[in-house]
Amino acid sequence: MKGEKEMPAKTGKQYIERVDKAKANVWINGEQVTGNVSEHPAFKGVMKTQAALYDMQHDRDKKDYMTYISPMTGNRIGTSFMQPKTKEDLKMRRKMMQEWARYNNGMMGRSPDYINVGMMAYGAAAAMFGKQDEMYARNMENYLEYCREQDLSLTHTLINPQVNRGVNTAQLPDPFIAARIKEKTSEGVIIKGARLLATQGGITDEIMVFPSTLLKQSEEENPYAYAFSIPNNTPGLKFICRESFDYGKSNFDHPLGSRFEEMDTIVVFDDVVVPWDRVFSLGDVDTCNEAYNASNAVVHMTHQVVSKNIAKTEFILGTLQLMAETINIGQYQHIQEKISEVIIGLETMKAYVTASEANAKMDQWGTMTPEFAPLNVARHYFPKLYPRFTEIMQLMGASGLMAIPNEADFHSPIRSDLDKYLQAANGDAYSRVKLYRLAWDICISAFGSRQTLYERFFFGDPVRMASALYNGYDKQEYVGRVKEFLNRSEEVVESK
Ligand SMILES: Cc1cc2nc3c(=O)[nH]c(=O)nc-3n(C[C@H](O)[C@H](O)[C@H](O)COP(=O)(O)OP(=O)(O)OC[C@H]3O[C@@H](n4cnc5c(N)ncnc54)[C@H](O)[C@@H]3O)c2cc1C
Repeated sequence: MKGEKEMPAKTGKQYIERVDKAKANVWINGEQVTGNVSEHPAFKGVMKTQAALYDMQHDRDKKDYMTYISPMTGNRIGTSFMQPKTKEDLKMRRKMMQEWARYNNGMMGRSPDYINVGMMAYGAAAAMFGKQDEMYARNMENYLEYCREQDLSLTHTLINPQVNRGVNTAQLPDPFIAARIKEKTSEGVIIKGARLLATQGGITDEIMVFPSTLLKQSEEENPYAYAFSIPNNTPGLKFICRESFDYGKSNFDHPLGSRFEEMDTIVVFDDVVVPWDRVFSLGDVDTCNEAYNASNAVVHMTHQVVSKNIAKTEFILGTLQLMAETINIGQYQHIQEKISEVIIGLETMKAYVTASEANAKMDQWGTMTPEFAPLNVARHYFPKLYPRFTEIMQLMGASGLMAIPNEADFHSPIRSDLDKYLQAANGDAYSRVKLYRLAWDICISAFGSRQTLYERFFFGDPVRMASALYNGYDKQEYVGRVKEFLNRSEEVVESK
């Protein structure tokens, strides 16, 4: 890593060339991807979009906030790696994140900024990784520099295979189902087993493998307790893709899937050697359990998520309003009420982000950190809002969501039928179908359904997250007030 040629923020072309050159071991539809991954029908669309995001870093009108000056080299590098020092820095970072989010309409949950801001926080808090061995803290610090200065793109995987959630990972039929430490050698740590679910697996440079759920200490050390990052083309590492929801159709036919299908992958570690300089924690249950919260990575990642979800909600609102105008249903009260639910959601999300930035404080690692409480509430609230948004779209779209011939139909002899029967109060048949195909891709297609599932689960199991919120929230002040009130009423009774 050290000694790598320094470079400014990368371009889209560099993103694609790097991923293609790496030739990671990616499997889809029973076949290994052997050619350039960026030319494979399953990944072509999303990689083109991701390249466009990177190109924005070089847009003359945007580069002042899309990039900042590297503290190491003086190069202009990606703002999502910036360690915020002031509230203004936080606002600038949000502006950058929302520029990307508006381009993909919030449909790419794993645009690179999501992990970048987390990596920034881990790097800033590197010292906490050095409790067992100073080397781990150094590794973390060096790795952040490497990611930042090389503008690395990262996927990540946190979850163990869903085999039997009623027992501990170590009690599964085979100890190597969930990826675990197999051996330590002079070269590094050997990892064997699998992890879920790396979104964008195979179309990034590297993979971050961190703990997520709470680990228990066992005997001397827990073989499932580790944190490391490695290149996607590390020998023995394999990405197994689900079926792609980009069907290779046109942007008209599949407006979202053809552009933003990020892909989710199962990650297999077949005796993967993780070099020592890439290990950030090993067998250290305490550090693994506290890394996400104590580094404040969770706060910065939530700042990205809520900023992204504002852009997503704006897009949903715009789509619903256009649907209402197109077939002239905006005058009905229940339509107004439904759209107002989305407006309330949007303004609520904006308020959460504003509050988090206004109340930001310097943390112990020297990072200006948004207030977590409003962001934390936002990350619990949006998984409830988003499925409702898609339900509203279905309720407003009705048969229009199925009367959606494709582009080929519009270029066929039946065009005159389509023009006549699919015209709208405000718009011709072609533009009306284009809009309703978009609505279908938001609220019905496989791509759209996955978006809903994503919003429900990507931050973790909502049930256990709610328990954590409940258990961590100081409620006693309010209990005390109620008790005080109850006592007050007793005094009134006594005085009668
Ligand atoms: C579209 C999508 C993309 C994702 N991308 C990524 C990614 O890029 N990287 C990554 O690491 N992860 C990713 N995830 C995984 C995500 O973090 C998990 O889905 C989430 O943490 C829940 O874990 P699980 O899926 O294993 O569900 P499980 O833990 O298996 O839960 C299944 C069901 O059982 C219940 N349950 C299980 N155990 C308990 C318990 N102890 N107490 C109460 N209820 C329980 C849950 O409430 C749930 O209803 C992604 C998920 C989705 C859906």
